[in-house]
Amino acid sequence: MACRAARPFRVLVDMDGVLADFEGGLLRGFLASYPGDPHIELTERRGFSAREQYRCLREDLGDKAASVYESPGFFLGLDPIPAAIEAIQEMVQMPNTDVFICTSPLRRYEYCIPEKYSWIEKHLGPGFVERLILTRDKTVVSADLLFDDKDVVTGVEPNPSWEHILFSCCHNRHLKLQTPQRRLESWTDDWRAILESKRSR
Ligand SMILES: O=c1ccn([C@@H]2O[C@H](COP(=O)(O)O)[C@@H](O)[C@H]2O)c(=O)[nH]1
Ligand SMILES: [Mg+2]
Repeated sequence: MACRAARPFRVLVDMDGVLADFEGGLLRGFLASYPGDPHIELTERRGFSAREQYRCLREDLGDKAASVYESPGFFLGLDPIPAAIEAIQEMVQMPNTDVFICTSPLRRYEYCIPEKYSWIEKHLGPGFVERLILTRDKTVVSADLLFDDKDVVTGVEPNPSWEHILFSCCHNRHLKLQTPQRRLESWTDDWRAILESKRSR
């Protein structure tokens, strides 16, 4: 029987909250667009959905928050998360390692999708655009690791092939993880050790 060569180690890296500072951009945009309204400081963010937390603060604020991230220029204007660009540039150079950026577009995708492509080209270069996977369901994408700030990543596949490493972000910092779930505090934390420990399993 023919043996299949082992494929390279495969890493998925989420975009919003992991490479691009969605939460910082949202707060900045909200303050600029709705200066007279109450807002949520990043230290007070809880739960993945900013829209939902704003809605709980006051009914009309959920749609106002959404109007910020649905506006043209929002996604392209996001700042990179500190040290993210350097980390992913280094990761992609690692031998026997395939790196993809795996991100979920908004349902209102008109500006979000082209701006996600443009953001990658702007910050990582045109070659990186080849590495972009856009999906509303990350569970069907096969890989060894997924770095993602969403605390629960679900979809149609009940047993995704990847291990989810929770990337720390203002909305998930307070969560206590269940063993054996792992967390990466920031891109200055030891992400290389996570790759190596998984690679050698
Ligand atoms: O309140 C929110 C916060 C984020 N979103 C959108 O969800 C996705 C998140 O993508 P990931 O790939 O999981 O990072 C992104 O399109 C955000 O804009 C949202 O809709 N509401
Ligand atoms: Mg994210």
